[in-house]
Amino acid sequence: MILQDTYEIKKADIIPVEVSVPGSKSITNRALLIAALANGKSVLKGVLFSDDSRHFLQALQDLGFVVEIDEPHAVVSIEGKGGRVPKTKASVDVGSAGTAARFLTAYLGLCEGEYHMNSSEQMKKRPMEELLQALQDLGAEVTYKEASGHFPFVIGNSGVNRHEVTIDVEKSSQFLSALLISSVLFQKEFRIHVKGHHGMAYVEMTVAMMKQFGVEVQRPASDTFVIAEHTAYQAREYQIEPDVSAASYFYAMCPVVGVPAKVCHVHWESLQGDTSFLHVLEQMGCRTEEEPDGIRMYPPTEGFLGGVFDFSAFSDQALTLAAIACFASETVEITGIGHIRYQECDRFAAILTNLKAMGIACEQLDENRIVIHPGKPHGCKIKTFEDHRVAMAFAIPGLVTDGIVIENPSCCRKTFENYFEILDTLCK
Ligand SMILES: O=C(O)C1=C[C@@H](OP(=O)(O)O)[C@@H](O)[C@H](O)C1
Ligand SMILES: C=C(OP(=O)(O)O)C(=O)O
Repeated sequence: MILQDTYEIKKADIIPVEVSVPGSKSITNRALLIAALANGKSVLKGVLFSDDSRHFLQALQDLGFVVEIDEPHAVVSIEGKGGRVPKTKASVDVGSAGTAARFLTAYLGLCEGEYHMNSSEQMKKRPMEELLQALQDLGAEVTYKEASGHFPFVIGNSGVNRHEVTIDVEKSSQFLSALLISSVLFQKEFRIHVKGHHGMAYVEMTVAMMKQFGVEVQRPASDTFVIAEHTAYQAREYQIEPDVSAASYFYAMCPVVGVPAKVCHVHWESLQGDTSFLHVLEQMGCRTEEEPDGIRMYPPTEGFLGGVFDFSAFSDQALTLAAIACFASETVEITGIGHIRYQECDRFAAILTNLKAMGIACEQLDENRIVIHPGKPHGCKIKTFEDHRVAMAFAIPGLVTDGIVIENPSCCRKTFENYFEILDTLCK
């Protein structure tokens, strides 16, 4: 991992990009919890090792689960306990991982015991209240140690008293995914009502993975999720897909540098909604070909086009498109991204700050929309606000622009520890 305080991006070598990326963060952290909730031993392959998944793994061990880790082969085996937490009193540190924060809180908030939930300073600022309220409605007791509605807190449940709950997903779909994953803990049929608007791609991933481990979710209405009584996850061997969010940075290089880009083992048939970002690049003029071992993207032949793009279902890539949008020949409008203010940083503000620092004209149109005008960026220091995606996305214009310097590049350890080392191999 690049550990220096700042990192100046080198110009790209004009050669085709072909890289491999680590396993999906979202699939890894779902699979870890589902395996712990299953009965018996699951073997997970293609596991991501990064800050987010390391915190998840450590948390499971701190809760008393037996976990065997083979990092060189990206394999993790877990002895699932059928929903039981081995320890009834434990401390857990979720770091900055939204998935660990939400998924483990829902699990422990439905279990009898006393669980001390800690996090990074960054995670203390992120939304938790909607999930904690739903868990309290289901009988959880929560004691806040600092600010109400935020990490750190103590949680446990001395008796789930209801089998129906409403969850507000406006700020994060992870609240709903968290309740769904742990819904197997209910002895009776469990019904979740959803309020608020949010892209549902990650919820679809949750439902699909629950099915892969043997649990069906019924959806009698678009805002209702039902899990039948006496459902249980089956332990299994499970292959995790490469991280399409991580792959997107390399595909974004294709129209900017003007070279083909392939990320190994990324396919259209995927659990990850971020594949939609590749379709956005296609709409902007790129062309893709699916090969047996991954998707290859070719740069536009008739100009890199602008347009209006709804990113509500794959909003982690809003930063990626924002960082490369100035290279398009027309304006680019990104919509459906109001909730990205509540992520690792206020991503809306991070986009505007860094584009302006590069000399690119951009405006916030309303609380959900941003517009970026064509322009030639100049060198500047990119403020990363301890957000891995700001660092990774804003490195891309540096491949064709002198003097783009990324502040605190090691923040990419959250999901992609060796991003800058891989980027280096593509530079002169
Ligand atoms: O469920 C998940 O794995 C994720 C859901 C999304 O968060 P929100 O639901 O908070 O938008 C996404 O931004 C995050 O990187 C991963
Ligand atoms: C928002 C993100 O992460 P999380 O919510 O899982 O911390 C992300 O990886 O872009």
